[in-house]
Amino acid sequence: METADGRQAGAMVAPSLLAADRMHFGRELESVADADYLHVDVMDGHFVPPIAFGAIDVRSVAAASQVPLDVHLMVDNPDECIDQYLDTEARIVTFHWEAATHAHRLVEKTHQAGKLSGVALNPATPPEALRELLRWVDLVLVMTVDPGYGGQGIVEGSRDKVARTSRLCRELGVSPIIEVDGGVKTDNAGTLAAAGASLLVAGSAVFGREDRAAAIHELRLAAQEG
Ligand SMILES: O=C(CO)[C@@H](O)[C@H](O)COP(=O)(O)O
Ligand SMILES: [Co+2]
Repeated sequence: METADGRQAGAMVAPSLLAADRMHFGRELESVADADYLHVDVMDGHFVPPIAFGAIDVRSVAAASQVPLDVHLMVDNPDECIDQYLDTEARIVTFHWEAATHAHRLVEKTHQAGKLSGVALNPATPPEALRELLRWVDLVLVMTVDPGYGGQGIVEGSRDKVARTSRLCRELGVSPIIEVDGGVKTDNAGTLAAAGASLLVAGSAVFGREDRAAAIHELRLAAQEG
Protein backbone atom coordinates (compact mmCIF):
# COMPACT_ATOMS: atom_id res chain seq x y z
CA MET A 1 0.00 0.00 0.00
CA GLU A 2 1.32 3.48 -0.89
CA THR A 3 0.77 6.84 0.81
CA ALA A 4 -0.32 9.98 -1.11
CA ASP A 5 3.33 11.02 -1.59
CA GLY A 6 4.29 7.63 -3.04
CA ARG A 7 5.93 6.07 0.05
CA GLN A 8 5.22 2.50 1.15
CA ALA A 9 2.82 2.58 4.09
CA GLY A 10 3.87 0.81 7.28
CA ALA A 11 7.23 0.07 8.80
CA MET A 12 9.52 -2.74 9.92
CA VAL A 13 10.08 -3.40 13.61
CA ALA A 14 13.41 -4.05 15.35
CA PRO A 15 13.19 -5.02 19.03
CA SER A 16 16.15 -3.56 20.95
CA LEU A 17 17.96 -6.31 22.85
CA LEU A 18 19.06 -3.79 25.48
CA ALA A 19 15.64 -4.30 27.07
CA ALA A 20 15.82 -8.11 27.00
CA ASP A 21 16.37 -10.18 30.15
CA ARG A 22 20.06 -11.26 30.07
CA MET A 23 19.39 -14.11 32.46
CA HIS A 24 17.05 -15.72 29.91
CA PHE A 25 18.57 -14.45 26.72
CA GLY A 26 17.90 -17.51 24.53
CA ARG A 27 14.24 -17.46 25.44
CA GLU A 28 14.11 -13.71 24.84
CA LEU A 29 15.53 -14.17 21.32
CA GLU A 30 12.94 -16.86 20.55
CA SER A 31 10.15 -14.54 21.67
CA VAL A 32 11.02 -12.00 18.94
CA ALA A 33 11.67 -14.49 16.15
CA ASP A 34 9.17 -12.80 13.83
CA ALA A 35 10.77 -9.34 14.05
CA ASP A 36 12.17 -7.75 10.89
CA TYR A 37 15.54 -7.03 12.56
CA LEU A 38 17.08 -7.38 16.01
CA HIS A 39 18.61 -4.11 17.17
CA VAL A 40 21.91 -4.49 19.06
CA ASP A 41 23.12 -1.44 21.01
CA VAL A 42 26.90 -1.34 21.31
CA MET A 43 27.92 1.09 24.09
CA ASP A 44 31.55 1.82 24.99
CA GLY A 45 31.29 3.74 28.27
CA HIS A 46 32.69 6.87 26.53
CA PHE A 47 30.36 8.06 23.78
CA VAL A 48 27.61 7.06 26.21
CA PRO A 49 28.16 6.22 29.91
CA PRO A 50 27.00 2.57 29.94
CA ILE A 51 28.81 -0.41 28.45
CA ALA A 52 26.69 -2.88 26.52
CA PHE A 53 27.22 -5.56 23.87
CA GLY A 54 30.44 -6.13 21.97
CA ALA A 55 31.34 -7.96 18.78
CA ILE A 56 31.46 -11.27 20.68
CA ASP A 57 27.82 -10.75 21.73
CA VAL A 58 26.81 -9.85 18.18
CA ARG A 59 28.28 -13.17 17.02
CA SER A 60 26.45 -15.08 19.76
CA VAL A 61 23.13 -13.47 18.83
CA ALA A 62 23.74 -14.20 15.13
CA ALA A 63 24.37 -17.84 15.96
CA ALA A 64 21.20 -18.11 18.05
CA SER A 65 18.70 -16.25 15.83
CA GLN A 66 17.65 -16.23 12.18
CA VAL A 67 16.55 -12.59 12.38
CA PRO A 68 18.93 -10.16 10.63
CA LEU A 69 20.96 -7.96 12.98
CA ASP A 70 20.94 -4.19 13.08
CA VAL A 71 24.03 -3.04 15.00
CA HIS A 72 23.98 0.47 16.49
CA LEU A 73 27.50 1.60 17.41
CA MET A 74 27.36 4.15 20.24
CA VAL A 75 31.13 4.41 20.47
CA ASP A 76 33.74 7.13 20.31
CA ASN A 77 35.86 6.97 17.18
CA PRO A 78 34.11 4.13 15.32
CA ASP A 79 36.97 4.39 12.80
CA GLU A 80 39.07 2.43 15.31
CA CYS A 81 36.67 -0.40 16.09
CA ILE A 82 34.22 -0.83 13.20
CA ASP A 83 36.26 -3.70 11.69
CA GLN A 84 35.32 -6.00 14.60
CA TYR A 85 31.63 -5.48 13.79
CA LEU A 86 32.15 -5.79 10.04
CA ASP A 87 33.61 -9.19 10.83
CA THR A 88 30.28 -10.42 12.30
CA GLU A 89 27.05 -11.60 10.67
CA ALA A 90 25.37 -8.20 11.18
CA ARG A 91 23.21 -7.08 8.23
CA ILE A 92 23.31 -3.35 9.11
CA VAL A 93 26.16 -1.53 10.87
CA THR A 94 25.44 2.05 11.93
CA PHE A 95 27.93 4.56 13.33
CA HIS A 96 27.20 7.96 14.89
CA TRP A 97 27.89 11.02 12.76
CA GLU A 98 29.03 12.89 15.87
CA ALA A 99 31.70 10.28 16.67
CA ALA A 100 33.14 9.51 13.23
CA THR A 101 36.35 10.98 11.83
CA HIS A 102 36.20 9.65 8.24
CA ALA A 103 32.52 8.94 7.69
CA HIS A 104 32.83 8.20 3.98
CA ARG A 105 35.58 5.65 4.60
CA LEU A 106 33.37 3.93 7.19
CA VAL A 107 30.57 3.66 4.65
CA GLU A 108 32.96 2.25 2.02
CA LYS A 109 34.38 -0.33 4.41
CA THR A 110 30.89 -1.38 5.46
CA HIS A 111 29.88 -1.89 1.84
CA GLN A 112 33.09 -3.80 1.10
CA ALA A 113 32.13 -6.14 3.96
CA GLY A 114 28.79 -6.77 2.19
CA LYS A 115 26.66 -4.93 4.75
CA LEU A 116 24.23 -2.06 4.75
CA SER A 117 25.77 1.13 6.09
CA GLY A 118 23.87 3.39 8.47
CA VAL A 119 24.60 6.76 10.01
CA ALA A 120 22.96 7.86 13.27
CA LEU A 121 22.12 11.38 14.42
CA ASN A 122 21.76 12.50 18.03
CA PRO A 123 18.67 14.61 18.80
CA ALA A 124 20.73 17.83 18.65
CA THR A 125 22.29 17.10 15.23
CA PRO A 126 20.29 18.40 12.27
CA PRO A 127 19.62 16.14 9.26
CA GLU A 128 21.24 18.79 7.05
CA ALA A 129 24.63 17.68 8.47
CA LEU A 130 24.23 14.61 6.23
CA ARG A 131 23.80 16.50 2.96
CA GLU A 132 27.00 14.97 1.50
CA LEU A 133 26.87 11.55 3.13
CA LEU A 134 23.26 10.79 2.27
CA ARG A 135 24.03 9.76 -1.27
CA TRP A 136 26.22 6.89 -0.01
CA VAL A 137 24.44 5.49 3.05
CA ASP A 138 21.68 2.88 3.07
CA LEU A 139 20.10 4.00 6.33
CA VAL A 140 19.72 7.07 8.53
CA LEU A 141 19.04 6.40 12.20
CA VAL A 142 17.24 9.36 13.77
CA MET A 143 17.74 9.11 17.54
CA THR A 144 14.47 10.07 19.16
CA VAL A 145 16.07 10.06 22.63
CA ASP A 146 19.56 10.97 23.80
CA PRO A 147 21.54 7.76 23.39
CA GLY A 148 22.70 5.59 26.26
CA TYR A 149 19.56 4.26 27.93
CA GLY A 150 16.37 2.41 27.14
CA GLY A 151 12.97 3.34 28.52
CA GLN A 152 13.19 7.11 27.97
CA GLY A 153 10.41 9.35 26.65
CA ILE A 154 10.62 10.50 23.04
CA VAL A 155 12.29 13.92 22.50
CA GLU A 156 9.86 16.65 21.47
CA GLY A 157 10.15 17.57 17.80
CA SER A 158 11.19 14.06 16.72
CA ARG A 159 8.31 13.68 14.27
CA ASP A 160 9.31 16.94 12.61
CA LYS A 161 12.96 15.85 12.42
CA VAL A 162 11.98 12.62 10.68
CA ALA A 163 9.87 14.64 8.22
CA ARG A 164 12.84 16.99 7.54
CA THR A 165 15.14 13.99 7.01
CA SER A 166 12.63 12.50 4.62
CA ARG A 167 12.29 15.80 2.71
CA LEU A 168 16.05 16.18 2.42
CA CYS A 169 16.32 12.64 1.01
CA ARG A 170 13.64 13.42 -1.58
CA GLU A 171 15.39 16.65 -2.51
CA LEU A 172 18.65 14.74 -3.06
CA GLY A 173 16.90 11.91 -4.92
CA VAL A 174 17.93 9.20 -2.45
CA SER A 175 15.82 6.81 -0.43
CA PRO A 176 17.68 5.34 2.52
CA ILE A 177 15.81 3.44 5.22
CA ILE A 178 14.85 5.97 7.90
CA GLU A 179 15.09 4.33 11.31
CA VAL A 180 13.84 5.82 14.57
CA ASP A 181 15.25 4.74 17.91
CA GLY A 182 14.13 5.62 21.42
CA GLY A 183 10.75 5.91 23.10
CA VAL A 184 8.91 4.32 20.16
CA LYS A 185 5.47 3.01 21.21
CA THR A 186 2.17 2.18 19.55
CA ASP A 187 0.91 5.70 20.32
CA ASN A 188 3.69 7.43 18.31
CA ALA A 189 4.58 4.75 15.72
CA GLY A 190 1.87 6.00 13.36
CA THR A 191 3.02 9.62 13.27
CA LEU A 192 6.69 8.60 12.97
CA ALA A 193 5.88 6.26 10.06
CA ALA A 194 3.70 8.88 8.38
CA ALA A 195 6.64 11.32 8.65
CA GLY A 196 8.85 8.83 6.78
CA ALA A 197 10.24 6.33 9.31
CA SER A 198 10.38 2.84 7.82
CA LEU A 199 12.22 0.97 10.60
CA LEU A 200 11.05 1.32 14.20
CA VAL A 201 13.35 0.28 17.05
CA ALA A 202 11.40 -0.66 20.16
CA GLY A 203 12.99 -1.88 23.39
CA SER A 204 10.61 -1.41 26.30
CA ALA A 205 7.55 -1.41 24.01
CA VAL A 206 8.37 -5.01 23.04
CA PHE A 207 10.24 -6.57 25.98
CA GLY A 208 8.03 -4.78 28.50
CA ARG A 209 5.11 -6.86 27.21
CA GLU A 210 4.36 -10.48 28.05
CA ASP A 211 3.36 -11.26 24.45
CA ARG A 212 6.20 -10.03 22.23
CA ALA A 213 4.64 -11.23 18.96
CA ALA A 214 1.55 -9.16 19.76
CA ALA A 215 3.70 -6.14 20.64
CA ILE A 216 5.51 -6.36 17.28
CA HIS A 217 2.24 -6.88 15.42
CA GLU A 218 0.63 -3.87 17.13
CA LEU A 219 3.60 -1.64 16.31
CA ARG A 220 3.43 -2.67 12.63
CA LEU A 221 -0.31 -2.06 12.64
CA ALA A 222 0.05 1.37 14.29
CA ALA A 223 2.71 2.31 11.70
CA GLN A 224 0.40 1.25 8.88
CA GLU A 225 -2.54 3.20 10.23
CA GLY A 226 -0.41 6.34 10.75
O1 LIG B 1 20.01 3.08 21.30
C1 LIG B 1 19.21 3.05 22.22
C2 LIG B 1 19.43 3.80 23.48
O2 LIG B 1 20.64 4.45 23.41
C3 LIG B 1 17.96 2.31 21.98
O3 LIG B 1 18.08 1.34 20.98
C4 LIG B 1 17.16 1.80 23.16
O4 LIG B 1 17.55 0.49 23.51
C5 LIG B 1 15.69 1.84 22.84
O5 LIG B 1 14.92 1.46 23.94
P1 LIG B 1 13.43 2.02 24.18
O6 LIG B 1 13.54 3.54 24.26
O7 LIG B 1 12.61 1.58 23.00
O8 LIG B 1 13.02 1.40 25.47
CO1 LIG C 1 19.83 1.82 19.55
